[in-house]
Amino acid sequence: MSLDWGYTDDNGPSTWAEKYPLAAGARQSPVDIDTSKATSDNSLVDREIDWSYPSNCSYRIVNTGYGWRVDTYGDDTALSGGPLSEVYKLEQFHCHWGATNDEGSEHTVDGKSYAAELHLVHWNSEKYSSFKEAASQPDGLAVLGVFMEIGNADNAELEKIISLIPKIIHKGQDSQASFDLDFGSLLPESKHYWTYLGSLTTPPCNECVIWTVFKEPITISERQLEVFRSLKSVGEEDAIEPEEGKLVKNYRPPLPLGNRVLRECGP
Ligand SMILES: NS(=O)(=O)c1c(F)c(F)c(-n2cc(CC3CCCCC3)nn2)c(F)c1F
Ligand SMILES: [Zn+2]
Repeated sequence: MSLDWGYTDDNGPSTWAEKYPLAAGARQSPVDIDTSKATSDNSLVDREIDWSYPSNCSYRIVNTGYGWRVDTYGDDTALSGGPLSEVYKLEQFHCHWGATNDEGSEHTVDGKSYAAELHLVHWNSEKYSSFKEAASQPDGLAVLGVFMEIGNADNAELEKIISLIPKIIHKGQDSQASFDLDFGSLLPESKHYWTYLGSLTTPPCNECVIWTVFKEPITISERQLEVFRSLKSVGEEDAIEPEEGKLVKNYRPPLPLGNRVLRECGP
């Protein structure tokens, strides 16, 4: 069964608009962050971005066919401040990566790619009654983007996720994810970031995301990134060769910022 969208030459980002017209919109993500275009905004400094995640809020990890995704109980989570006017709750987090370490992030900075990018996806539970409803609204979702660069040591918190990947190698497989996760270790020490209005970076590409991309990367080891690339985009029942169907890349290249404002908080 062929996927109706993906990251290969015949179903990749350049084809998405055929089946998902929003992908051709003017408020798409990711973008290249041209640091010379970023404007400082005191209102961002006055209302520091703030988050709270109980370490036990994760409950499941699933192979979506496009990567791994950890689903979370949002009730006791909160993201507020910075560019956000309401409190947003954590719905899920996932990652994007490439076939080699010189690509993989979705956002780029002055044309530079990182090896991977972590996304923490939140929805506006003050204004909307569900994630799905929020995903149809211009201020419905808030995604934190965290760049990941190759480091010598394993990332201990990521290792809790990576240790479950062998259980979800094939599309549709899932596993209980009842680990205690210190989200503070998955976010950079510095709260400096860029922010702009954008979209989901995968179909249906809804233009519903207030993006916050941290300036400081976290680190992941080469071995850990290789485990990500061992995931498969096809189900166990799909008869393919062992090396076929590996999810070696799942990032969308940048789209034009156009006339959108890019703001920054912190140097
Ligand atoms: N890369 S990203 O921009 O951070 C990112 C996200 F923020 C997402 F929310 C999703 N997402 C997609 C759906 C299906 C929904 C089904 C109902 C309509 C909205 C989409 N669930 N979560 C997603 F896949 C993704 F890649
Ligand atoms: Zn993402």
